[in-house]
Amino acid sequence: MSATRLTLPSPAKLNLMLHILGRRPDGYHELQTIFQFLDYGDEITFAVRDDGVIRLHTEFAGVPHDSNLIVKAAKQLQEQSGCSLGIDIWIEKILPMGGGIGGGSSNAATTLLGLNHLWQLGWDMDRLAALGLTLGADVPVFVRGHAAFAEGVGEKLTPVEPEEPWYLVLVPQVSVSTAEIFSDPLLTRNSPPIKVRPVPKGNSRNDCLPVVAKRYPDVRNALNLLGNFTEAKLTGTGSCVFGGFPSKAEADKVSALLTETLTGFVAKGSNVSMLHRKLQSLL
Ligand SMILES: C[C@@](CO)(OP(=O)(O)O)[C@H](O)COP(=O)(O)OP(=O)(O)OC[C@H]1O[C@@H](n2ccc(N)nc2=O)[C@H](O)[C@@H]1O
Ligand SMILES: Nc1ncnc2c1ncn2[C@@H]1O[C@H](COP(=O)(O)OP(=O)(O)O)[C@@H](O)[C@H]1O
Repeated sequence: MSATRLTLPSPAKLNLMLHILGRRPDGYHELQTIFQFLDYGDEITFAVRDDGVIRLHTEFAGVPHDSNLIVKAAKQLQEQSGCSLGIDIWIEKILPMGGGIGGGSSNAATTLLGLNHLWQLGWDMDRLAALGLTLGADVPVFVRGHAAFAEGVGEKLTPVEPEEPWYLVLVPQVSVSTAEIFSDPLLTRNSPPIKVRPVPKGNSRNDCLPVVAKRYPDVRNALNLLGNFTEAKLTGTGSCVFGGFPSKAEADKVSALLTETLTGFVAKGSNVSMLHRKLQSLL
C-alpha cells in the first residue's frame, strides 16, 4: 500500500547576488540572481483525506487560512489535476516571514511536491514549476531543488554550483515589503545583463541593498555588525542579512555575539535542496 502520511523539509534560500536589469511593461522587474538553498527550514506534515477537503491546521499570525501559500498550492494542484483526495497539513514554522529567505515560496513548493507524491499524480517537474510560478516568482527554484542562476522574474533557471560555505544569517525584526522596494524611485534598474557563464567573480552585489539599507535602520545595523567579520550581504529584498564562513565553528563564534534585539542562525549552504534529498531517499 502506498504512504498516506509524509513529513518533508521546506528549506530557506539566499540570493547570492541580485541585479535589476529593467522594468517590464506589466511593472515587474527583470532580474538576474543566484539562488542557493540553506540546510535550514520549516517542516511540513501531510496526511491524505479521502473527502477532498484541504485543511491547514497550523495558524499563522496575519495570514488567513485561504491566503496561505500552502493552501493555495494544494487547491491549485487539486483543481488542475482533478484529484478527488484531500489533505490535512501541519507545519513547524521556524523561517521568519518577509525576510527574503523565501519561506512562503518554499512552503508552496514543498506542498506541490509532497501532494504530487501522496496523491500519486505523476506530474513532472516542468508542470509543477509552471504551476508554482503562478503562486510566486521564487517557487520554481524550490520545485526544481538545485542552486540556480535565474533570469526573467526568476523563472528562467540555469543550474549552478557555487561554493557551499557555512552562513550566519541575521534576522532584523522588521518585515520589508518587496513591492515598496521595487517602487522606490532610487532603485537601480539598469544593471547591464551578465552574459558570461559562470557568473564572473565581482558580481555579487544586490541592487536592492542601498534602498533597503536607507529605509530600514535595523537592516543597516545588521549589515554593519556582520561587516566587521565577513562580507555582509542582503538576501532578496531583505530583511535578512548573511555572510559566509569557512567553518561552522567560525560562524558560531560570531553568532554567539548576537543579542536579543538582533537574532540569527547558522546554516550550511547547499546546492541540492534538503527537500529533494529527502524525496530521493523515499524512492
Ligand atoms: C526579488 C525577490 C528575490 O528572491 O525577493 P524576495 O521576495 O525573495 O525578497 C523575489 O523574486 C520576489 O518575488 P515574489 O516573492 O514573487 O514577489 P512578490 O512579493 O509577489 O512581489 C511584490 C511586488 O514586488 C514587485 N516585483 C516583484 C518581483 C519582481 N521581479 N519585480 C517586481 O517589480 C511587484 O510590484 C510585485 O507586485
Ligand atoms: N506559508 C507561508 N509562509 C510564509 N509566508 C506566507 C505563507 N503564506 C503566505 N505568506 C505571506 O507571504 C509573505 C512573504 O513571505 P515569505 O516568503 O516568508 O518572505 P519573502 O518573500 O520575503 O522571503 C508573508 O509576509 C506572508 O504574508
